[in-house]
Amino acid sequence: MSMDEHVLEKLGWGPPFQEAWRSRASDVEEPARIGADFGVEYVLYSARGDMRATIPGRLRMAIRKGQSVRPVVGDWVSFEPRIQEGTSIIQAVLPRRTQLVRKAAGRADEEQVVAANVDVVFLVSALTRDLNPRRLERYLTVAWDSGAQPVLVLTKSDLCEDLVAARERIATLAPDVPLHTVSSLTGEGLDAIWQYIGGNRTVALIGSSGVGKSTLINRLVGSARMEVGAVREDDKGRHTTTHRELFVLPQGGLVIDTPGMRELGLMESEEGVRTAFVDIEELSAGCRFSDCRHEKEPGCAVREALRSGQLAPERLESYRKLVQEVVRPKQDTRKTTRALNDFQKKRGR
Ligand SMILES: Nc1nc2c(ncn2[C@@H]2O[C@H](COP(=O)(O)OP(=O)(O)OP(=O)(O)O)[C@@H](O)[C@H]2O)c(=O)[nH]1
Ligand SMILES: [Zn+2]
Repeated sequence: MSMDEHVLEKLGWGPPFQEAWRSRASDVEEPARIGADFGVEYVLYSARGDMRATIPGRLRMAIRKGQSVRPVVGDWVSFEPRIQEGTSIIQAVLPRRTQLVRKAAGRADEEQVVAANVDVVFLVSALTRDLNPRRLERYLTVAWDSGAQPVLVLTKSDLCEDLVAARERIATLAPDVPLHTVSSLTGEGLDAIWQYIGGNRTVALIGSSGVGKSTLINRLVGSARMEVGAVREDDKGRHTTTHRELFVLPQGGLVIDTPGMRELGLMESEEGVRTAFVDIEELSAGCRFSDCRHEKEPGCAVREALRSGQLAPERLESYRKLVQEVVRPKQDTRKTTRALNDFQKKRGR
């Protein structure tokens, strides 16, 4: 293995990206990972070190036409180094393995990718009175949609009086998802978190403001984070400030912390809801009607489970809320489109 490949591997480089990059068969392009995204300018991590880069007009056009995705933090790209100019050119975004998506504020129809090629997502919630199972269920659907492995991380365990009860309450939401309680204050439970970090994997944290994401990242990333805003000399001898959103840990592994992640709202798809509520989906299979809404239909297996105590009423309640938000509006849009088409057809006649 060459020196360059070793550097790239530490950034999460692997066979799927390697193949995509090789198929470009370019003599001048090199692979790099997006370390920070400033909209017009990017910071790339490459075998040459950190590079500043922009998107050329051709790629910009392709993005506008939907022929290419816009590069985001975590993406692997093929770039053309421009050492003299000081700003390199991103020529292509390599196919993503995973992506974390959120709904743009106020625009129900617009999706925004906040990070790419994430292997593990920590769904962070604090063990305080704010602990909100409904919100966690929403984050779970975001995670399931992303393709990354979700891990529930409950922070501030030092503030929780009944850890066992809290754990149990959350564990029922997603029995198959690993669950960890930690305290960044006392360090309790942090050992278990380390198993997800390292091995050139990329970890991202999502969770509401104030749950302790930054504090946890600081505990994990430690010295690597100190580089944020660090002054360093570039290859022209100038002092530049580097900004990072993707952190390469000294002991191996990568952590993504982007501003977008903080606002990562609710981007659920029907698919995500179904995966997050697999228990209800499974029960539904026993309903008499395949399109049962589990309301007043006879032979409803879901309401039967409710009666027998097998299913918690809150669980069904939040399922209904999410289905209303995610599935129903889509049907409404279809209806509206159909009505509009009919209207136009009539006018055309
Ligand atoms: N007691 C206790 N307090 C904590 C713990 N972790 C974080 N805090 C405190 O919780 C507050 C919020 O922590 P942050 O790390 O800034 O939360 P955040 O999730 O990054 O918030 P945003 O940056 O707004 O997204 C701070 O005052 C921390 O000191 C913990 O494990 N125990
Ligand atoms: Zn039913």
